[in-house]
Amino acid sequence: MNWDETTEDAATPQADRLVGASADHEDQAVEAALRPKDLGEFIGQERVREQLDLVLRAARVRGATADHVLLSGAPGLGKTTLSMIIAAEMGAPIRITSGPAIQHAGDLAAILSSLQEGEVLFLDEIHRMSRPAEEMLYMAMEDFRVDVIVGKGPGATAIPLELPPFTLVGATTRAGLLPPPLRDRFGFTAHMEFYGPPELERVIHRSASLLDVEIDTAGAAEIAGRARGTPRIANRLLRRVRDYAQVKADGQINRDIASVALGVYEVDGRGLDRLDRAVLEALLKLFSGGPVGLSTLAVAVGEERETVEEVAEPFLVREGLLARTPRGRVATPAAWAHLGLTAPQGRPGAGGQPDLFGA
Ligand SMILES: Nc1ncnc2c1ncn2[C@@H]1O[C@H](COP(=O)(O)OP(=O)(O)OP(=O)(O)O)[C@@H](O)[C@H]1O
Repeated sequence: MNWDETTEDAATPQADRLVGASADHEDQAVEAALRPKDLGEFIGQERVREQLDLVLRAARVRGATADHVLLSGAPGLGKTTLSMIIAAEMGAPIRITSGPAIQHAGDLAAILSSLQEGEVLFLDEIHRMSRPAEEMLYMAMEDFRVDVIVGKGPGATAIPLELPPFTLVGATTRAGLLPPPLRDRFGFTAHMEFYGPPELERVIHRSASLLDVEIDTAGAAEIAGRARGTPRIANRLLRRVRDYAQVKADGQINRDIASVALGVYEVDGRGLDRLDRAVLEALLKLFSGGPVGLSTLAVAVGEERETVEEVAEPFLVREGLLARTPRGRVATPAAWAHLGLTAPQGRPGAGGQPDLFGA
């Protein structure tokens, strides 16, 4: 396997959060050992797995290179893992790079021209590639050919370069940002969903056995419930709970150990961390559940607007704890219940009272 560049963005505000979905340095070091190696080992995402299995089998039967594959979904759901599985199932080598690493068409030409026949090219964050590189990719995907431009201005000439057949696996967290001509050139598109608790429990049991950690069913369920639907977070929480179990107990993980350990790390029963709870608490206690503007809410929790909007809110919205309305942020009845607070009369969540705020 060849790494052209790290695929993770360590500079995101999420990077140092225990429940952040982007990979931190420790994740990068440990993930290689935890990655499922074939489709049979890959947990969950049944529909994607079944469809991909057909695509790959058919290509093998034809003795051909597999169609280009687009994987979309949030960070940490297994896109890199699946790309490696595609290469393994096809018995092909894999090259890994990312959109931000390809700023010039020449960068892409250099990678494409060095691919071997049948190789899998994994392009993470494909939506962040530069325009000229993107246009070069169209031709490469369709005709296995690129035009390399030599010289500048009126004297520039295009030298056609034949490429060996290869499989592009593009990954994106923002499928909607891909221009249709690029999207259309993928033979198979898979959308990866967040994982349910039973699947995350299986991920945790599998990782625990690879890490040689003893964990019982209730302990795995406790961690799964706080892992925000994301295997990467489940694996990270497992490692923190293992640390706690080794230092404070006999190394074995059960429900109590998992619950106390994650309490120490301030990850609550639903997977909210300190920032998430600070936003919710401000919304409920200072603004009676809203509506309140994003800037005001950000000042109240002492954070940047962007941090509240991009780091805390997506999960709170997904969990049905906060709603973004045209009049501002509004807490849902579930938010009051989660923090154990009672909504003032007449607010959503005040039990049997009318919803006067249209949230
Ligand atoms: N279905 C799964 N079964 C078991 N483990 C999984 C599964 N999906 C992901 N994982 C584990 O979660 C971790 C993160 O997965 P991966 O790096 O593939 O995510 P990603 O979607 O590529 O993330 P990013 O978008 O940040 O690159 C890996 O350690 C991997 O082992």
